Amino acid sequence: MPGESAVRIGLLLPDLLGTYGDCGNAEILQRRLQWRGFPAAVIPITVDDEVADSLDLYVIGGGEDSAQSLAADFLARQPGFARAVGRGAPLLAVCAGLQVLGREFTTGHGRVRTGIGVLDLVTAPARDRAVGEIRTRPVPSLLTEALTGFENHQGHTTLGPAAQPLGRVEHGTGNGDGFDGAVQGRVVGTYLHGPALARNPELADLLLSWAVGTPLRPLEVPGLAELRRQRLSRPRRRR
Ligand SMILES: NC(=O)CC[C@H](N)C(=O)O
Repeated sequence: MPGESAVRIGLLLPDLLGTYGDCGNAEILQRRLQWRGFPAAVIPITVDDEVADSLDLYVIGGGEDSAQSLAADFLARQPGFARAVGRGAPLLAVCAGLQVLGREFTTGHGRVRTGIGVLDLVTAPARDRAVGEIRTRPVPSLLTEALTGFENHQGHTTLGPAAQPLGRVEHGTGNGDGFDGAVQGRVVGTYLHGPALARNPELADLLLSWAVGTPLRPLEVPGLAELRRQRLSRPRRRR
């Protein structure tokens, strides 16, 4: 049953990382809780703020290389963020967010940066930019339904043994090796913009069930089945 106090969703760095609607992931999480009767609040955490370790889940989005480097600097000096991830708070990271949370990333200008290291992965620029619709089949036992999104990135990502991919790519590029994203504990990374949680409600509810500690009742959202049917049936790509 919904508790008294609001579920608090930390929206990390909306001022730096939030391309292609990624900030909408926080709103989707909030709405899916509220529609089920849970009070829920989105807490934006800008570059001028400190990351509180006490929030129930966190999301971070994608962005350009310069914003990504600033985000890496910011998160590296946030003990609250490290504590939150260390205690197993759910965290969704999209594209640049995924890259920053890895062990290392190389910018498009060839600058090698140390990442936050909560995902066992490294990222380096590929020759061609991946732009367009992406569709994947979930790999871990956590999800069953196909995942859909929009990708726009130069980086290709290689996972280490501690991380498993989120999906196997059916259309698009993802990590660049036939898979997309990474799952390590309750940290989920993906190249899917969209926002990803609007297009993939099963992933939204997985994160929410981790946050509230109980499975959530199914939800009918008008138009969502049609949105998924359209997005999954005809992914279009620019080459
Ligand atoms: N859309 C993004 O977040 C881009 C991430 C990164 N700057 C890259 O191009 O790989």
